[in-house]
Amino acid sequence: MSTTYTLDTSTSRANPTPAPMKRLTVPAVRARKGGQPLVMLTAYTVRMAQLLDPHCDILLVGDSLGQVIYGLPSTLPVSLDMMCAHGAAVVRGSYHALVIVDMPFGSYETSPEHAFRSASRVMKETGAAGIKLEGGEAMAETVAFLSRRGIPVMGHVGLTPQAVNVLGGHRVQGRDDATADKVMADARAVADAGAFAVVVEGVVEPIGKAVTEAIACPTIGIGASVACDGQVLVAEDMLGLFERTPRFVKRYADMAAVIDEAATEYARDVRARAFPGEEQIYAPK
Ligand SMILES: Nc1nc(=O)c2c([nH]1)NC[C@@H]1CN(c3ccc(C(=O)N[C@@H](CCC(=O)O)C(=O)O)cc3)CN21
Ligand SMILES: CC(C)C(=O)C(=O)O
Ligand SMILES: [Mg+2]
Repeated sequence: MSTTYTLDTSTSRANPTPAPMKRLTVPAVRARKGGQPLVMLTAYTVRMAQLLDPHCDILLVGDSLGQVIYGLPSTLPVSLDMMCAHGAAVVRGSYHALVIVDMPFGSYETSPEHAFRSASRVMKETGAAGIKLEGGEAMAETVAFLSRRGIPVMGHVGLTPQAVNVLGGHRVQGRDDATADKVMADARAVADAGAFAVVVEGVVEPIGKAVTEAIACPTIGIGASVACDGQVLVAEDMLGLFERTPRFVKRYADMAAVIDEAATEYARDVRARAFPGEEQIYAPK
Protein backbone atom coordinates (compact mmCIF):
# COMPACT_ATOMS: atom_id res chain seq x y z
CA MET A 1 0.00 0.00 0.00
CA SER A 2 1.37 3.36 -0.93
CA THR A 3 0.88 6.63 0.82
CA THR A 4 -0.20 9.61 -1.24
CA TYR A 5 1.40 12.86 -0.20
CA THR A 6 -0.69 15.85 -1.20
CA LEU A 7 1.16 19.10 -0.96
CA ASP A 8 -0.25 22.56 -0.71
CA THR A 9 1.16 24.56 -3.64
CA SER A 10 2.79 26.98 -1.22
CA THR A 11 4.83 24.27 0.49
CA SER A 12 8.18 22.65 -0.17
CA ARG A 13 9.09 19.01 -0.77
CA ALA A 14 11.18 19.16 2.38
CA ASN A 15 8.28 18.60 4.74
CA PRO A 16 5.62 16.33 3.25
CA THR A 17 2.63 15.31 5.35
CA PRO A 18 -0.14 12.85 4.50
CA ALA A 19 -2.88 15.34 5.36
CA PRO A 20 -2.63 18.69 3.64
CA MET A 21 -3.25 21.61 5.94
CA LYS A 22 -4.41 24.96 4.73
CA ARG A 23 -2.43 27.93 5.90
CA LEU A 24 -4.04 30.25 8.36
CA THR A 25 -5.11 33.45 6.58
CA VAL A 26 -4.90 37.10 7.54
CA PRO A 27 -8.71 37.41 7.95
CA ALA A 28 -8.66 34.28 10.16
CA VAL A 29 -6.01 35.90 12.37
CA ARG A 30 -8.02 39.11 12.57
CA ALA A 31 -11.09 37.08 13.56
CA ARG A 32 -9.23 35.71 16.60
CA LYS A 33 -9.68 39.05 18.43
CA GLY A 34 -10.92 38.16 21.91
CA GLY A 35 -10.89 34.45 21.03
CA GLN A 36 -8.40 31.60 21.36
CA PRO A 37 -4.95 33.17 21.91
CA LEU A 38 -2.68 33.36 18.86
CA VAL A 39 0.55 31.36 19.11
CA MET A 40 3.51 33.06 17.41
CA LEU A 41 7.23 32.26 17.42
CA THR A 42 10.14 33.50 15.36
CA ALA A 43 11.84 31.25 12.79
CA TYR A 44 14.82 32.08 10.59
CA THR A 45 15.72 28.73 9.03
CA VAL A 46 13.97 25.94 7.16
CA ARG A 47 14.51 23.29 9.85
CA MET A 48 13.30 25.48 12.70
CA ALA A 49 10.25 26.41 10.60
CA GLN A 50 9.50 22.70 10.01
CA LEU A 51 9.72 21.95 13.72
CA LEU A 52 7.71 24.94 14.97
CA ASP A 53 5.08 25.16 12.20
CA PRO A 54 2.70 22.48 13.54
CA HIS A 55 2.47 24.32 16.86
CA CYS A 56 2.11 27.89 15.69
CA ASP A 57 -0.56 30.09 14.15
CA ILE A 58 2.06 32.59 12.97
CA LEU A 59 5.79 32.27 12.23
CA LEU A 60 7.65 35.57 12.33
CA VAL A 61 10.88 35.99 10.41
CA GLY A 62 12.10 38.63 12.86
CA ASP A 63 14.90 41.11 12.31
CA SER A 64 16.10 39.80 15.71
CA LEU A 65 18.00 37.37 13.45
CA GLY A 66 20.64 40.11 13.38
CA GLN A 67 21.53 39.43 17.00
CA VAL A 68 20.46 35.82 17.22
CA ILE A 69 22.13 34.30 14.15
CA TYR A 70 24.52 36.98 12.85
CA GLY A 71 25.97 38.18 16.17
CA LEU A 72 25.26 41.83 15.35
CA PRO A 73 24.95 44.32 18.24
CA SER A 74 21.39 45.40 17.32
CA THR A 75 18.75 44.96 14.62
CA LEU A 76 19.85 48.15 12.84
CA PRO A 77 22.44 46.59 10.44
CA VAL A 78 19.99 43.93 9.17
CA SER A 79 19.40 44.21 5.38
CA LEU A 80 16.45 43.55 3.10
CA ASP A 81 18.57 40.87 1.38
CA MET A 82 18.95 39.01 4.69
CA MET A 83 15.21 39.21 5.42
CA CYS A 84 14.35 37.95 1.91
CA ALA A 85 16.75 35.00 2.11
CA HIS A 86 15.53 33.87 5.54
CA GLY A 87 11.89 34.64 4.71
CA ALA A 88 12.02 32.33 1.67
CA ALA A 89 13.61 29.56 3.77
CA VAL A 90 10.88 29.79 6.42
CA VAL A 91 8.10 29.74 3.82
CA ARG A 92 9.70 26.60 2.30
CA GLY A 93 9.77 24.95 5.71
CA SER A 94 6.19 25.70 6.75
CA TYR A 95 2.72 25.07 5.48
CA HIS A 96 0.26 25.56 8.27
CA ALA A 97 1.32 28.84 9.87
CA LEU A 98 0.91 32.32 8.46
CA VAL A 99 4.43 33.61 7.70
CA ILE A 100 5.18 37.28 8.41
CA VAL A 101 8.51 38.96 7.62
CA ASP A 102 9.93 41.95 9.54
CA MET A 103 10.82 45.01 7.47
CA PRO A 104 14.41 45.89 8.45
CA PHE A 105 15.54 49.34 9.61
CA GLY A 106 15.96 51.75 6.68
CA SER A 107 13.77 49.83 4.23
CA TYR A 108 10.40 51.54 4.79
CA GLU A 109 10.51 54.73 6.88
CA THR A 110 10.99 57.56 4.39
CA SER A 111 7.63 57.29 2.56
CA PRO A 112 4.72 54.97 1.85
CA GLU A 113 6.16 54.46 -1.66
CA HIS A 114 9.53 53.48 -0.21
CA ALA A 115 7.76 51.01 2.07
CA PHE A 116 5.76 49.54 -0.83
CA ARG A 117 8.88 49.00 -2.94
CA SER A 118 10.61 47.13 -0.11
CA ALA A 119 7.55 45.24 1.10
CA SER A 120 6.51 44.12 -2.40
CA ARG A 121 10.04 42.75 -2.90
CA VAL A 122 9.67 40.74 0.32
CA MET A 123 6.29 39.40 -0.83
CA LYS A 124 7.63 38.44 -4.29
CA GLU A 125 10.87 36.85 -3.13
CA THR A 126 9.63 34.99 -0.03
CA GLY A 127 6.00 34.01 -0.57
CA ALA A 128 5.18 35.35 2.89
CA ALA A 129 1.60 36.40 3.67
CA GLY A 130 2.47 39.83 5.02
CA ILE A 131 5.03 42.06 6.65
CA LYS A 132 5.59 43.67 10.04
CA LEU A 133 6.91 47.16 10.61
CA GLU A 134 7.76 49.12 13.74
CA GLY A 135 6.14 52.43 14.63
CA GLY A 136 2.83 54.06 15.50
CA GLU A 137 1.40 57.41 14.49
CA ALA A 138 4.40 58.16 12.25
CA MET A 139 3.79 54.95 10.26
CA ALA A 140 -0.04 55.06 10.11
CA GLU A 141 -0.16 56.50 6.59
CA THR A 142 2.27 53.78 5.42
CA VAL A 143 0.21 51.03 7.07
CA ALA A 144 -2.90 52.28 5.20
CA PHE A 145 -0.97 52.64 1.90
CA LEU A 146 0.32 49.05 1.99
CA SER A 147 -2.90 47.49 3.29
CA ARG A 148 -4.97 49.10 0.53
CA ARG A 149 -2.52 47.81 -2.09
CA GLY A 150 -2.53 44.16 -1.14
CA ILE A 151 0.14 43.93 1.53
CA PRO A 152 -1.17 42.91 4.96
CA VAL A 153 0.64 44.79 7.71
CA MET A 154 1.30 43.71 11.29
CA GLY A 155 2.10 46.70 13.52
CA HIS A 156 4.67 46.80 16.33
CA VAL A 157 4.48 49.36 19.15
CA GLY A 158 5.91 49.91 22.63
CA LEU A 159 9.58 48.93 22.95
CA THR A 160 10.51 49.06 19.27
CA PRO A 161 14.10 47.78 19.00
CA GLN A 162 14.84 49.71 15.77
CA ALA A 163 14.31 52.91 17.84
CA VAL A 164 16.79 51.81 20.53
CA ASN A 165 18.90 54.93 19.97
CA VAL A 166 15.91 57.23 20.46
CA LEU A 167 14.48 55.31 23.41
CA GLY A 168 17.89 55.27 25.12
CA GLY A 169 18.14 51.48 25.40
CA HIS A 170 15.77 48.55 25.59
CA ARG A 171 13.52 50.35 28.10
CA VAL A 172 10.11 49.13 29.19
CA GLN A 173 7.50 51.68 28.01
CA GLY A 174 4.48 53.01 29.90
CA ARG A 175 6.00 53.53 33.34
CA ASP A 176 5.20 57.26 33.02
CA ASP A 177 2.13 59.03 31.64
CA ALA A 178 3.93 60.33 28.55
CA THR A 179 5.09 56.92 27.27
CA ALA A 180 1.83 55.24 28.38
CA ASP A 181 -0.16 57.75 26.31
CA LYS A 182 2.22 57.34 23.36
CA VAL A 183 1.87 53.53 23.30
CA MET A 184 -1.94 53.83 23.39
CA ALA A 185 -1.98 56.47 20.62
CA ASP A 186 0.50 54.48 18.47
CA ALA A 187 -1.52 51.25 18.77
CA ARG A 188 -4.77 53.07 17.93
CA ALA A 189 -3.14 54.77 14.93
CA VAL A 190 -1.82 51.58 13.28
CA ALA A 191 -5.01 49.63 14.08
CA ASP A 192 -7.20 52.41 12.60
CA ALA A 193 -4.90 52.52 9.56
CA GLY A 194 -5.71 48.87 8.84
CA ALA A 195 -3.07 46.74 10.59
CA PHE A 196 -4.44 43.17 10.88
CA ALA A 197 -2.65 42.62 14.22
CA VAL A 198 -0.27 44.59 16.43
CA VAL A 199 2.75 43.35 18.38
CA VAL A 200 2.91 45.09 21.76
CA GLU A 201 6.45 44.79 23.13
CA GLY A 202 8.04 45.74 26.45
CA VAL A 203 5.23 47.65 28.14
CA VAL A 204 3.96 47.62 31.72
CA GLU A 205 1.18 45.05 32.15
CA PRO A 206 -1.79 47.47 32.50
CA ILE A 207 -0.85 49.12 29.20
CA GLY A 208 -0.71 45.73 27.44
CA LYS A 209 -4.23 45.05 28.72
CA ALA A 210 -5.52 48.56 27.95
CA VAL A 211 -4.19 48.46 24.37
CA THR A 212 -5.86 45.07 23.86
CA GLU A 213 -9.18 46.50 25.04
CA ALA A 214 -8.77 49.69 23.00
CA ILE A 215 -8.11 48.37 19.49
CA ALA A 216 -10.23 46.28 17.12
CA CYS A 217 -7.51 43.93 15.85
CA PRO A 218 -5.61 41.27 17.84
CA THR A 219 -2.66 42.30 20.00
CA ILE A 220 0.31 39.96 20.25
CA GLY A 221 2.28 40.50 23.42
CA ILE A 222 5.99 40.13 24.18
CA GLY A 223 6.74 41.45 27.64
CA ALA A 224 3.22 42.90 27.73
CA SER A 225 0.20 41.12 29.27
CA VAL A 226 -1.46 37.71 29.43
CA ALA A 227 -4.60 39.61 28.40
CA CYS A 228 -3.18 40.14 24.88
CA ASP A 229 -4.88 38.25 22.04
CA GLY A 230 -1.68 36.23 21.46
CA GLN A 231 1.95 35.92 22.53
CA VAL A 232 5.27 35.86 20.69
CA LEU A 233 8.82 34.96 21.74
CA VAL A 234 12.09 34.56 19.90
CA ALA A 235 12.36 30.77 19.47
CA GLU A 236 16.07 30.66 20.41
CA ASP A 237 15.23 32.49 23.67
CA MET A 238 12.54 30.02 24.77
CA LEU A 239 14.72 27.08 23.68
CA GLY A 240 17.68 28.23 25.77
CA LEU A 241 19.90 28.84 22.73
CA PHE A 242 20.52 32.56 23.19
CA GLU A 243 22.79 33.61 26.03
CA ARG A 244 21.30 36.96 27.13
CA THR A 245 17.54 37.15 27.45
CA PRO A 246 15.15 39.82 28.77
CA ARG A 247 12.89 39.23 31.79
CA PHE A 248 9.88 38.48 29.57
CA VAL A 249 11.45 35.26 28.23
CA LYS A 250 10.34 31.94 29.72
CA ARG A 251 12.79 29.11 29.06
CA TYR A 252 11.03 25.96 27.93
CA ALA A 253 14.21 24.00 27.12
CA ASP A 254 17.97 24.06 27.63
CA MET A 255 19.11 23.35 24.07
CA ALA A 256 22.52 24.91 24.71
CA ALA A 257 23.23 22.13 27.23
CA VAL A 258 22.09 19.46 24.73
CA ILE A 259 24.45 20.81 22.06
CA ASP A 260 27.31 21.14 24.54
CA GLU A 261 26.89 17.51 25.62
CA ALA A 262 26.75 16.22 22.03
CA ALA A 263 29.82 18.20 20.96
CA THR A 264 31.71 17.01 24.06
CA GLU A 265 31.01 13.36 23.19
CA TYR A 266 31.89 13.83 19.50
CA ALA A 267 35.20 15.51 20.37
CA ARG A 268 36.01 12.73 22.86
CA ASP A 269 35.22 10.04 20.23
CA VAL A 270 37.36 11.70 17.54
CA ARG A 271 40.32 12.11 19.88
CA ALA A 272 39.98 8.48 21.07
CA ARG A 273 39.62 7.19 17.46
CA ALA A 274 36.19 5.84 18.47
CA PHE A 275 34.50 7.65 15.57
CA PRO A 276 33.87 6.68 12.79
CA GLY A 277 32.79 3.22 13.95
CA GLU A 278 31.79 0.15 11.93
CA GLU A 279 28.39 1.62 10.97
CA GLN A 280 29.81 4.87 9.64
CA ILE A 281 32.45 3.47 7.24
CA TYR A 282 32.20 2.04 3.70
CA ALA A 283 33.30 -1.55 3.04
CA PRO A 284 35.39 -1.85 -0.16
CA LYS A 285 33.01 -4.32 -1.86
N1 LIG B 1 17.13 37.13 21.31
C1 LIG B 1 16.36 38.22 21.19
N2 LIG B 1 15.19 38.27 21.86
C2 LIG B 1 14.38 39.36 21.77
O1 LIG B 1 13.30 39.36 22.40
C3 LIG B 1 14.80 40.43 20.94
C4 LIG B 1 16.03 40.32 20.24
N3 LIG B 1 16.78 39.22 20.40
N4 LIG B 1 16.47 41.30 19.40
C5 LIG B 1 15.57 42.36 19.04
C6 LIG B 1 14.78 42.76 20.19
C7 LIG B 1 15.58 43.38 21.33
N5 LIG B 1 14.75 43.03 22.45
C8 LIG B 1 15.06 43.32 23.78
C9 LIG B 1 16.36 43.31 24.22
C10 LIG B 1 16.67 43.58 25.55
C11 LIG B 1 15.67 43.86 26.45
C12 LIG B 1 16.01 44.14 27.87
O2 LIG B 1 17.14 44.00 28.28
N6 LIG B 1 15.04 44.54 28.68
C13 LIG B 1 15.21 44.80 30.12
C14 LIG B 1 14.19 45.81 30.57
C15 LIG B 1 14.80 46.97 31.24
C16 LIG B 1 13.70 47.84 31.85
O3 LIG B 1 13.12 47.41 32.85
O4 LIG B 1 13.42 48.91 31.30
C17 LIG B 1 14.97 43.50 30.92
O5 LIG B 1 15.68 43.31 31.90
O6 LIG B 1 14.07 42.75 30.57
C18 LIG B 1 14.34 43.88 26.01
C19 LIG B 1 14.04 43.60 24.67
C20 LIG B 1 13.63 42.23 22.04
N7 LIG B 1 14.07 41.62 20.81
C1 LIG C 1 10.48 39.96 19.01
C2 LIG C 1 9.68 40.06 17.75
C3 LIG C 1 8.33 40.69 17.97
C4 LIG C 1 10.44 40.76 16.66
O1 LIG C 1 10.13 41.82 16.20
C5 LIG C 1 11.66 40.09 16.17
O2 LIG C 1 11.90 38.90 16.47
O3 LIG C 1 12.42 40.75 15.45
MG1 LIG D 1 11.67 42.69 14.97
